[in-house]
Amino acid sequence: MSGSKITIENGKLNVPNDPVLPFIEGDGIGPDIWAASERVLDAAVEKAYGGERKIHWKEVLAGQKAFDQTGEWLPEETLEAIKEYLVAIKGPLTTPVGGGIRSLNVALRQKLDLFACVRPVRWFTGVPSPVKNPGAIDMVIFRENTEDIYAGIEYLNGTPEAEKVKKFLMEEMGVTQIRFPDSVSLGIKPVSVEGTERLVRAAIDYALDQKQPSVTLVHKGNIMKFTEGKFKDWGYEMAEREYGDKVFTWAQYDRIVAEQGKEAANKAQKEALDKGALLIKDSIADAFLQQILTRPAEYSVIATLNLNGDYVSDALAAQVGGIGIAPGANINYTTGRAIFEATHGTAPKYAGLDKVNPSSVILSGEMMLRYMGWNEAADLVVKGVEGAIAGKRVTYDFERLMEGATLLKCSEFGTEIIENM
Ligand SMILES: NC(=O)C1=CN([C@@H]2O[C@H](COP(=O)(O)OP(=O)(O)OC[C@H]3O[C@@H](n4cnc5c(N)ncnc54)[C@H](OP(=O)(O)O)[C@@H]3O)[C@@H](O)[C@H]2O)C=CC1
Ligand SMILES: O=C(O)CCC(=O)C(=O)O
Ligand SMILES: [Mg+2]
Repeated sequence: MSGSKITIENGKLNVPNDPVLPFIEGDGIGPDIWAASERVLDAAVEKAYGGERKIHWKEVLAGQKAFDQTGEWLPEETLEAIKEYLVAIKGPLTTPVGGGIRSLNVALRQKLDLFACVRPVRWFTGVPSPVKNPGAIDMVIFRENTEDIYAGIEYLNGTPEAEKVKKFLMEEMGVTQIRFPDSVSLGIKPVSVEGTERLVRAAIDYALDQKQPSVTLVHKGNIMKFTEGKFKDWGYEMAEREYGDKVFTWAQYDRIVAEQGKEAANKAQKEALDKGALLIKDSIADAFLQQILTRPAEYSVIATLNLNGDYVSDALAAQVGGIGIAPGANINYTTGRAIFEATHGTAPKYAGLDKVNPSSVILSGEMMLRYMGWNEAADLVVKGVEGAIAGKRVTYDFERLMEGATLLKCSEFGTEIIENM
């Protein structure tokens, strides 16, 4: 196969003009969306670089297609290809509820240690939204991607494993709070110092680089003190230790209040922010979910744990027009490995109908192009999406809420984006 490998040296990606990029088509709506996305991304690169640069797509298998062809849901070959070529993009993969295989999406993130799930949320002019002022929403979610209850350490009630864990907890650890011990299933929530620090560090680095005003640590630390509560504490401690005057944290604020009172704390915070410090604050997850509706302008970069990040991603996506336009990336900033993917899933009821909005994967591709340093092509993707929306020629999800819009199929919307580049 022709094309060259993206490599990484001293933390910097070397991207050739003919990079090989593995892609996973995905289950459900994946094939429809991928077909449109590949066309759009190729067109943007062609238009930006006039043939000097070209992506060499390499299909790798996962999900139903992989199982049908190889008998495996996530073949080793797929993982090896992503390790070798560093940067990949994928459609969604189905995960059955309650039983069956564990999430292949989560497995890819864990096996490749893609610790940051980065999901930008912004409004495109003209997109129908359920909120009054969607333009006030401009956030980037950094979701921890390898720990928390997504680690998949859980034991089904009635199994010998669940009995053993329960016995350990009740007899050796003195646990008395299990309400119905005869029928209980159990899950474990690992959250570590290293896992927290590398995620919060990535969020702070991004915020400083992009000159954002704040990073908010979103947690449920009042209830889960040693996991979510420590995520907050470890995040603040790392920020102060590693970033010094470049940040001002609410932990610092609280210490000044305790020692010198509120007025002194307000003054210190104002002075630090006036000098350009990044504010590191925190919010309890339930309150945060109402504040992103009522006061979204107060939040910019969000750092949070895996489950909170999953919920927050879909909630914020809905506020700017839905999950059809919510992109994302799974990144390890040390190894350089990254898989770009939409926030949404496989929407099985729409599979094969050439109907859904391909923007989430297309905009994930836009993030990928920027990650590669191909900003001119990335800008064209954004221009194409903006133009298609401004022309009100859109897929069903926007059309049903937009007055005077023309309904396009998924593939037609891809073409519309290309025509607007
Ligand atoms: N990273 C991944 O691969 C992910 C995989 N999944 C998996 O996907 C499967 C289905 O999950 P489900 O909970 O139904 O969530 P989905 O995100 O797949 O779909 C929920 C709803 O979101 C809307 N939607 C989703 N994608 C689009 C799109 N491209 N354009 C327009 N609207 C869209 C549709 O709304 P409406 O009905 O209003 O038209 C759809 O019914 C599950 O197995 C789940 O585990 C879920 C999330 C991420
Ligand atoms: O892996 C899955 O099936 C769901 C994942 C998910 O919802 C997400 O990453 O946002
Ligand atoms: Mg999700």
